[in-house]
Amino acid sequence: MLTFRGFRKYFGDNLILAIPELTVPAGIHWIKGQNGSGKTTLFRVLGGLIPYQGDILLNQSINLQAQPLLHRRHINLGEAAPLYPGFLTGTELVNLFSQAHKAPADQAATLIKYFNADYLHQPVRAYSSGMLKKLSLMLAFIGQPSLILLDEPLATLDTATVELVYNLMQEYNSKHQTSFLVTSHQDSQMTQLPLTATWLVQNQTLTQLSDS
Ligand SMILES: Nc1ncnc2c1ncn2[C@@H]1O[C@H](COP(=O)(O)OP(=O)(O)OP(=O)(O)O)[C@@H](O)[C@H]1O
Repeated sequence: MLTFRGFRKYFGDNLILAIPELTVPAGIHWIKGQNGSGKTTLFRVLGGLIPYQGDILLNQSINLQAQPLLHRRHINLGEAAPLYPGFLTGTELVNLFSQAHKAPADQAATLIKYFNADYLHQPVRAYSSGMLKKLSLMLAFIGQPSLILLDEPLATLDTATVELVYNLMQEYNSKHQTSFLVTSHQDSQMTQLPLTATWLVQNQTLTQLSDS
């Protein structure tokens, strides 16, 4: 699903990540790592937010850096600490993302109902951290992505919403073959997912810890 070749990410002169040659297969993957190890940096690279050196291919065909339009259509990122302009409403953001990702007609309404998000008419500046996280998760599921990156999706969510997120991940994975990379420090909650493999970001690289 994802192929890394000669990948390197620096901030200034500081090497944060180096993955010479690695393939991550399709499926649901847990990315572990200590604070500051480089998980968010990896997700921001894969989400197309920051530049890098080397090649990353999706499904052996889409070169993420060379084909930015295809990249954005196929990979969605749910950030750990999402920042949206405070004056926009959740509804406006959902509509914007639906257009940008060419989402099926009834998808946004279905997601809003599924997450019981009856607050989206309010501007984002009025949201609690959990409301904001729920909005960012809805946005991550919009469109028909091949890969969804969820950076700390469980932080600040109540138990019922965690259950909704897990069920939706499994539905997308089985119905649409959507793959997931998920970071989380909440070990007991993550092991409830049908994981394909667990990975560790450590010593500036990504290595596989186990498969299911
Ligand atoms: N914009 C930036 N400029 C310079 N250095 C950065 C920047 N963003 C991250 N870093 C550095 O990159 C390293 C990895 O940070 P990153 O946020 O990816 O870690 P993380 O694994 O997601 O940590 P956490 O579990 O605490 O969220 C850290 O040393 C951090 O200081």
